Amino acid sequence: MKDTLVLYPALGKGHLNSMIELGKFILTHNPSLSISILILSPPNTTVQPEQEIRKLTTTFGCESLPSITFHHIPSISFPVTLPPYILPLEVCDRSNHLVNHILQTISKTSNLKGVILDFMNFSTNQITSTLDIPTYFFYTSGASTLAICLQFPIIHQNTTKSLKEFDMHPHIPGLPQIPIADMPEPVKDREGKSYKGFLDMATSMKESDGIIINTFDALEARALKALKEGFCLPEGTTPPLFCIGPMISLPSKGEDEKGSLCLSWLDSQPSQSVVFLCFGSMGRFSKAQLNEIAIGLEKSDHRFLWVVRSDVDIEDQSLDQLLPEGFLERTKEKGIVVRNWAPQGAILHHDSVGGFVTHCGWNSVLEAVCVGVPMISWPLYAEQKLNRLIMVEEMKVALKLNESNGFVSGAELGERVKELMESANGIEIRERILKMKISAKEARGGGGSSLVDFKRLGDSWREHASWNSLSPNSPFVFR
Ligand SMILES: O=c1ccn([C@@H]2O[C@H](COP(=O)(O)OP(=O)(O)O[C@H]3O[C@H](CO)[C@@H](O)[C@H](O)[C@H]3O)[C@@H](O)[C@H]2O)c(=O)[nH]1
Repeated sequence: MKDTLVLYPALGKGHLNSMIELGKFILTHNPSLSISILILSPPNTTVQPEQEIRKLTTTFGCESLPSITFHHIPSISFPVTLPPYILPLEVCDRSNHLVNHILQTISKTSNLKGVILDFMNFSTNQITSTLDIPTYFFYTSGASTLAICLQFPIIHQNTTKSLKEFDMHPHIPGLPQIPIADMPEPVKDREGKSYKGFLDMATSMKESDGIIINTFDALEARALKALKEGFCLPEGTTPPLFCIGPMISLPSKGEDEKGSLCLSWLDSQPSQSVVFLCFGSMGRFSKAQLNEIAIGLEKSDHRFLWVVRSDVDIEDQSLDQLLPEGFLERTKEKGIVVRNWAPQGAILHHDSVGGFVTHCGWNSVLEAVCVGVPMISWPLYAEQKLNRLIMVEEMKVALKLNESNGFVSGAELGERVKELMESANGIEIRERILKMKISAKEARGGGGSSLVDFKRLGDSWREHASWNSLSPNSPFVFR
């Protein structure tokens, strides 16, 4: 029977992409292994499993890797619309009985060496620990936010107040001072619906066999030193940590019509002249905000490629209806606007792109770092404000956009674009991120810090006997 690892990404591209890349990377270095990747479907959708698996196989170039198999988990129905930070947790929770069944089926034909859970899928830990399967977590964001997350149960224990009652977060070694306003909403309120879920997430990660982090030593040097040397958590409680990043998808070639349009437009622009604006898989804006972005871009007088995603209630309006009158016509020589989705990886790789306005999703940050494109940070939800803090204050590879109640004026955006593209400060940021680009390459190369951690990770799961042989009397074992 073949040794097998099961990888279980959370719902959403920001979680799926890096986990599949991790699977491919593991297989490249351990060709005798089998990798099974469990794929959640968005709720209330009808997905054809074979079609979905075929699409994933080609998108991620897995045709030549028969040892990677995808297991489709059927979509479940929800009567309600849940906030974006609760939805993935709920979908995972409700799919756990199916995952239990899949794990047992896999174990009938292979030696199950371990399971790697996305941190958002922490509730599956109940199953893997009942079954006594070695369980690792994949933290798809950075080490700095992980340090904050792992501290969460300690802070909870040390006070009866909610974080929202404080101005600043208790200091964490290796991290800058964190204003409570920058903390993710679910952890601020003890009475909040998802507060307990996030506590459980932090506790599960802390007690796991290890946490794999999509970062690399040079990128978050100070935070990682503090975390790895045990200064962030009480003595002896830091779990094994493996920084194996940057784990990002290789740029797709933009083979669809929209992608080709973006890339051929970029081909005709001067080197490093274009500002790219893209806000992850969920970043949406009101019509008023879209108007201000358009005003800001026009004011900046720089070239731009803008991926527009509007609030759900105005999705049916055309770009002409959504943007200021005459904007598309006036800017057609300078800019291009596409709706909803563009091949970000390929765009960032293009030599014409000189700046990136981003929502600070961690994959976007890593993708920009890997190509050395400086950023303007516009966090929208989840841990993105924390990422901004780290990018602006620690790494110093991004400018901060000033906002008022989450709203950014056109004047502010225009000014920041000019600052990034024209000022001495912009040049310094570019130089810093270009150095980081080199460090990213070195981290994954021979002797690099990420490769060293990756080998340690392999040693760690090889130390575990297979789950089947560990639990001969388990009621869950099928032989
Ligand atoms: O038009 C688009 C938009 C996005 N992407 C890709 O989609 C991924 C988006 O990932 P990310 O930048 O991390 O954003 P989110 O999708 O918002 O990611 C979620 O997951 C991340 C990792 O945990 C968190 O850092 C974020 O806060 C959380 O929202 C990236 O690979 C992008 O290249 C595209 O290719 N085209």
